Amino acid sequence: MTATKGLEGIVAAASSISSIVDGVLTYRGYNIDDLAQNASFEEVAYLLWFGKLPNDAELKQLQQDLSNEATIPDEVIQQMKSYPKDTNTMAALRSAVSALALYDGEADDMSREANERKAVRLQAKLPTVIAALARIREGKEPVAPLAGVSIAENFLYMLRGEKPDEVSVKALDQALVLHADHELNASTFAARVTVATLSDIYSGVTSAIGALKGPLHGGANEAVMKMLNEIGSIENVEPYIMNKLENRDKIMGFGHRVYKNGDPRAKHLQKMSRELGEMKGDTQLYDMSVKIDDLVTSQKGLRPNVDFYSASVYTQLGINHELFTPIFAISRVSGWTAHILEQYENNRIIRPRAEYVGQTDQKYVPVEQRA
Ligand SMILES: CC(=O)SCCNC(=O)CCNC(=O)[C@H](O)C(C)(C)COP(=O)(O)OP(=O)(O)OC[C@H]1O[C@@H](n2cnc3c(N)ncnc32)[C@H](O)[C@@H]1OP(=O)(O)O
Ligand SMILES: O=C([O-])CC(=O)C(=O)O
Repeated sequence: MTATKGLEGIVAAASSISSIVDGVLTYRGYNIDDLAQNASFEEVAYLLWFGKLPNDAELKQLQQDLSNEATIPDEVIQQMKSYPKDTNTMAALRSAVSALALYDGEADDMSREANERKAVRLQAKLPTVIAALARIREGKEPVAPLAGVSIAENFLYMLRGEKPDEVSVKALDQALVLHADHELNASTFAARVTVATLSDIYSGVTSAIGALKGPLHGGANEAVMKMLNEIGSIENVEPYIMNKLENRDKIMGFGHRVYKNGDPRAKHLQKMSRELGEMKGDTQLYDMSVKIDDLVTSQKGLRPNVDFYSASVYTQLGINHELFTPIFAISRVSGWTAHILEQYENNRIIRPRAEYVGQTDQKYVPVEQRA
């Protein structure tokens, strides 16, 4: 038995949710470029869960269900108020989502119907939890969700406490579409491993949030913003990046296990970043990002992934960097729960083997005789 480091190239599940073939990403057979241009995030979530785009009545029903489920129990709000104010937002989200399970009477109902309802419930509640965490951190009261508006609009409304402009809503909605699913990425794999023991959907999503938090995965978008802040100006880009490359440091937001010729989502986020900058009359963040992109691509042959331009997009939407990875989770919970439903449908416990590389033939020595 020989281990494959990082499971590179190992096919660990059969799935009909999303595919990456020759650098082309599809959700249920629809090219991501098509969906990013035309679909709302709610349509995409329905597509991931139920395998088809919703008709008008199905979409309206989903929007209604999401609105009905968007409030969170007061007990969870009280708990969130007791978290340390300087805690990592993904750590707080992980705790709050775990707490939501305690107040869901269906948490351990393993029927398909109950799990579909819980997928919608988790999707509806995550934006409310994250907006509440952000406001509590700022010493403000959480804002209750609005009925009858999209997830993107509701999230920005709950965050800012006022109706957001259409441009911001459209940009966030498109970013949510682009992040919704991505085959067997680390957090989705974590979710599938967890529920393959026949544990519940909340346990699966909590595991996934833990995996997404890391800077090699979803946490990279936050790390990109820290890097942009450290660089500070267009003049500093070249010395900063060249120094990092010489020291063989990682440049966050670049490289990908599966895409070697570029992430198909990055171009949409790059365009969004440019357009938001032009609209605000300040393209400094975009210009710095493009310069980093040109340097890393030419010097190292690494291309930007989904996390790179999303950092400047979210900042230009007035969102603080500590919410970037939680926003990724608002979108990806649709994919996680679709994969969880799929795992339950055709389940077998996920239990690979390890190649043992430790010592052998050890003999027990009593503690008083050990050096
Ligand atoms: C939503 C997402 O999760 S997208 C990914 C978000 N993560 C990041 O942006 C973090 C930065 N990127 C990385 O750490 C990696 O590229 C990962 C984690 C995304 C992929 O990791 P792997 O598949 O193991 O990387 P891979 O084997 O292709 O790396 C090949 C070489 O490129 C180097 N490399 C990969 N990414 C980077 C980077 N961002 N900066 C500098 N060097 C890099 C590796 O160190 C390795 O060098 P070596 O052969 O000298 O050891
Ligand atoms: O697929 C991966 O390894 C990481 C990624 O891009 C994602 O989860 O969107």
